[in-house]
Amino acid sequence: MTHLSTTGLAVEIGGRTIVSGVDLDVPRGSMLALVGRNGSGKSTLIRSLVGLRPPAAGTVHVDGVDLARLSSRRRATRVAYVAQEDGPPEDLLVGEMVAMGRTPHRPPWAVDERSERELVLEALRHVGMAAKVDRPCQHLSGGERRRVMLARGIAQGCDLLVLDEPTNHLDVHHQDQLLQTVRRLGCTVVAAVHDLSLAAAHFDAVAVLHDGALHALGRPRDVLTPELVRDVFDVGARHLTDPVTGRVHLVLGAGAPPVPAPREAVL
Ligand SMILES: Nc1ncnc2c1ncn2[C@@H]1O[C@H](COP(=O)(O)OP(=O)(O)OP(=O)(O)O)[C@@H](O)[C@H]1O
Repeated sequence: MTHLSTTGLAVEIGGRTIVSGVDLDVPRGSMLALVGRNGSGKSTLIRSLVGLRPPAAGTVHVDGVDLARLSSRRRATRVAYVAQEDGPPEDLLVGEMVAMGRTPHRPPWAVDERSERELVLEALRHVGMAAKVDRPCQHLSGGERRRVMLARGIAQGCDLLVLDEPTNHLDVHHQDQLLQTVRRLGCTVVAAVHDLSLAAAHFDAVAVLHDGALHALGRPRDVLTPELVRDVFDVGARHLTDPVTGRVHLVLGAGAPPVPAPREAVL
């Protein structure tokens, strides 16, 4: 399994600093959720974590190796990345799409082998899509496309998975299933997610990006406080204790407790 860390990571686009001063430490086999408002820099940070945007300052280390020193082929054997709006080209079959994840492992001009097809099928089984291996991608729904793209990332066979909004387009069942699947893989995971409840339920740690800076980092229950949610997301929130399980839940959109109505004057 892979250990990911960044030190003083900054990313610029067109001379504008988008992300700065990000120190992350993601232990082997743990799952980190990256949350923040639209435009806070999550995708930019993620692209830098996978080596697609070179840092303007700072470093990204994967198992102690500076990512910037690896060739793109070597990087692709260490980090699998599933982008936010990555969709399979319509004229490919599902299996062909997922097989593209195997490219870094194949010698040039290698012909497809039986074991490669088995790896593709296994990746598709993880996301419940093996039955559609020979279907054209254009016949898939939006949620099925997301699952096939995750299967491609799984087929890449890396111990580090970096996912940009993996639960987009998925219904609640498949959101839950997908994150459970990712957990079962046992990989080190960094994923941008918008749903704070999913972040709290499925991830070991949460990093909150705000205006391109790391605003908070820690266990979900320590980080996702009503105060932070109000400050960062400008949404009212409250903690409520589940009367059955005793677990504390964050309720969003719930402002401060209503002020009691003034009692009627008793004449
Ligand atoms: N290629 C680009 N060229 C110019 N500006 C960019 C580019 N990519 C991102 N930005 C800017 O960087 C900032 C951060 O964008 P980014 O996509 O990283 O945010 P995000 O947190 O992932 O947002 P969202 O939740 O909406 O996906 C935004 O102001 C965006 O306009």
